[in-house]
Amino acid sequence: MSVSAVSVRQVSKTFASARQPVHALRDVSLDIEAGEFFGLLGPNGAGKTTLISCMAGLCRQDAGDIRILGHDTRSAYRLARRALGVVPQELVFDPFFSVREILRLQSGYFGIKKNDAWIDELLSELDLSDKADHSMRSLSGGMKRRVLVAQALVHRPPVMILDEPTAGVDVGLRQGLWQFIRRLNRDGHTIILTTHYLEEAEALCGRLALMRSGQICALEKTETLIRQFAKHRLTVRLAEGGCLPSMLAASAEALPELQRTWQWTLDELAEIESVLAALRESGCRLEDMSIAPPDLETAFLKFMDNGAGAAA
Ligand SMILES: Nc1ncnc2c1ncn2[C@@H]1O[C@H](COP(=O)(O)OP(=O)(O)OP(=O)(O)O)[C@@H](O)[C@H]1O
Repeated sequence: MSVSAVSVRQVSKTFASARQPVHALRDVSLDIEAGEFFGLLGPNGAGKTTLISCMAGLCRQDAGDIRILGHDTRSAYRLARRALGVVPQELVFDPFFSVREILRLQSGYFGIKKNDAWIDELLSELDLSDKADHSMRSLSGGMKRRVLVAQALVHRPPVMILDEPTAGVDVGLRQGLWQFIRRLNRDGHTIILTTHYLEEAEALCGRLALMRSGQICALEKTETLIRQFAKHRLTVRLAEGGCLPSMLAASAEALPELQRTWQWTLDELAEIESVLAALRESGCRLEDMSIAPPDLETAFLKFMDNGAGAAA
């Protein structure tokens, strides 16, 4: 039987706090297979970073076990840590080192001495070659984030964890970063991603875990989750002076931020015809119309709203 890239078994973590204890993880179990592009999603405070920190050995769980490629994160910490590259959410650096010095130091941390060829390749892939000798404090936030990615990869780990890697990165760089991460995944790396950009998760992740209140409340293939909780939506904007016929009012939702605009959630695509026919018969003229396919953002909001699989 093949070994999971990450295996989490009945992991719990509670933080002490002045008011009452915070149950950040409650009996979480999860297997991520080698080669997966896996997404960990959930609202603020759901427990994603705590779970990732426990995987990386940065935070000690109170109960349960975590294995990275079969290595226990407590009894075989070094082997488990070596198998992992972690891109943390927060930008923490020594501002006085140059980019290259930071990457050499990180290589040294893993006992790797002559690593410059790989460091140069990483710098080039992450479009940082011309910044190699610049001090960290002179870099923009987006550049610093790319250095974090390089830092996570200096020891060529087979499993990579990215905790909101694109926060504060501009669109062009974000695309470049994803191209690179996708290639790593195609080359066999396991990628675990947390992000609040759901369109990124939809485009990249084959499977998703949705977390809430310290528990996993859904664990599905991305397409299954979308199919289960989201539908096609028809949006129409009526021409000036237009008013929605009463026969359509019950099925339509007004979009308050847009004038004269209504939306229908469709069980069947064929329902479009009846909506348009009703509008035509009432003499309504359309100014605009669009059909949006089911997407992860809608599915996620529906799932969280529904209390489906309520974790609490
Ligand atoms: N060191 C800590 N001390 C006390 N409470 C903590 C600590 N770290 C996290 N928590 C609490 O644990 C819960 C889970 O936090 P965590 O950072 O794991 O959530 P998250 O899903 O990563 O959120 P976000 O999307 O905002 O990053 C939150 O209630 C948080 O306040």
